[in-house]
Order: sequence, then C-alpha cells, then structure tokens
Amino acid sequence: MPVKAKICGINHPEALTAAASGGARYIGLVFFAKSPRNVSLPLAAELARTVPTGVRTVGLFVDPTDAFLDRALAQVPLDLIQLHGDETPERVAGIRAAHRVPVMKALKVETAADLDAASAYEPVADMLLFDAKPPKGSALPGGNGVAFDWTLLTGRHWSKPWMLSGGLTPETVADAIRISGAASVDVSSGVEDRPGHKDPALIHAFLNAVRGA
Ligand SMILES: O=C(O)c1ccccc1NCC(=O)[C@H](O)[C@H](O)COP(=O)(O)O
Repeated sequence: MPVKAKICGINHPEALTAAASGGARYIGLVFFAKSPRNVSLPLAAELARTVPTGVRTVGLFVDPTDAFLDRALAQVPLDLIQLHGDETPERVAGIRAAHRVPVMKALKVETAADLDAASAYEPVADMLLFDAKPPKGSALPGGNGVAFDWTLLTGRHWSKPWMLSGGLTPETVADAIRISGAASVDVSSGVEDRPGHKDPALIHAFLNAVRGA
C-alpha cells in the first residue's frame, strides 16, 4: 500500500498545484492567526475550489469555537477537521457531532507516556496525527520543524488511521516511515524555502521520497 502524504500550510496556488500533481493525498489549510501559513476564509475558499478530486482538503484549527468552525465550513469545503490545540476527548467528540465532518486529532509527542495518553482519543477521533512537542516558547503548536523519536511508534498499534509528522524533510522521510511504520505522513516547514512559503520543488522532492520509501 503506497504511503499517503499530506502537505500542510498551503497558502498559494503554485504550492497546491505542486502538491496535487506530485501525488499528495491531503492538503492542509491553516486557520491560526499567529501562523505564517494562516489563510483567510476567502483565500481558503478560492484554493479549496481548485483541489482536484481524490485529494482531501484538511482545515487545521487550534482550539476553535463552534462559531468559527461554522463560518469556516460555510465558506470552505473541508473533508477533514484537524484539531491542533489542547482539545479534550470530550471536545473532539462534540466538534465531530456538531459539525458532522470527520476529525483528526493532533497529539504532541515527546515520550512514550504521551503516546499512552493518545489512546483516550481513539474512540472519538476519526484519525490521529502524531507531531512533536513544540519547543519551549514557540508561538505555534505545530509547524515548528521539530522531530520526535520515531522509535516510540515502532510496533505500536492504533484502532484509528494515523499520520506521522514533525520535522520531516525530503531527506528524512524515508527513514521516518521505515522506523515508525507510518502509512501516512505530514509535512509543513520541511518543504518551505522561507517561513510560511512552500517551495514547489521541495514539495515534489518530498513526495518522490515518500513514493520511494
Ligand atoms: O503549520 C503551522 O503553522 C501550524 C500552526 C498551528 C498549529 C499547527 C500548525 N501546523 C500543523 C501541521 O499539521 C504541521 O504539518 C505539523 O505540525 C508538522 O510541521 P513541520 O514540523 O513544520 O513539518
């Protein structure tokens, strides 16, 4: 089974074209004002309209209110809601029920105990995403280009599909897949030529590396 890839933080049409033509299965739109990858709802709607069939559009939110989710979903056709804040299992279940869109919960990993804690989300989320803990003082809960110890995932099983993310690059992704056993991977800063700006050539290099893994 080919490994699936998500390119997160798409904010211009050339990046979207590179992701889709290179074989990404998911593209991520970041709705978080402090992020250099943040997109307005009108820009997100414009980008989402051009996402080809077969590529799923993921909306990334950090502790969103229901009102903001309502506004986003009314304007942008999202296939998946990614929750990247401190949402509890109860809140994840509530969002999924209220908005009727599948939910992927991002979990911040540094130690095996963080993975143990992730099991509370298995019954309520449709997918899990394992990302590194942000460095102390970071303004961003994700997209920091930091990796965690992939061996923590070796041999672990989850009842829901999961993605590996955190500090992946075209150079490291094949090892990350081999060590962690990931069937899906997610990248943001590893395919950028400057903070918040995706480089089409790096997107292609990453997707080629995933395909070769
Ligand atoms: O990317 C952001 O700016 C961001 C902001 C706030 C919350 C999450 C964010 N990104 C989440 C992602 O899904 C990233 O792809 C993931 O953290 C990996 O990022 P990177 O280590 O830069 O590849």
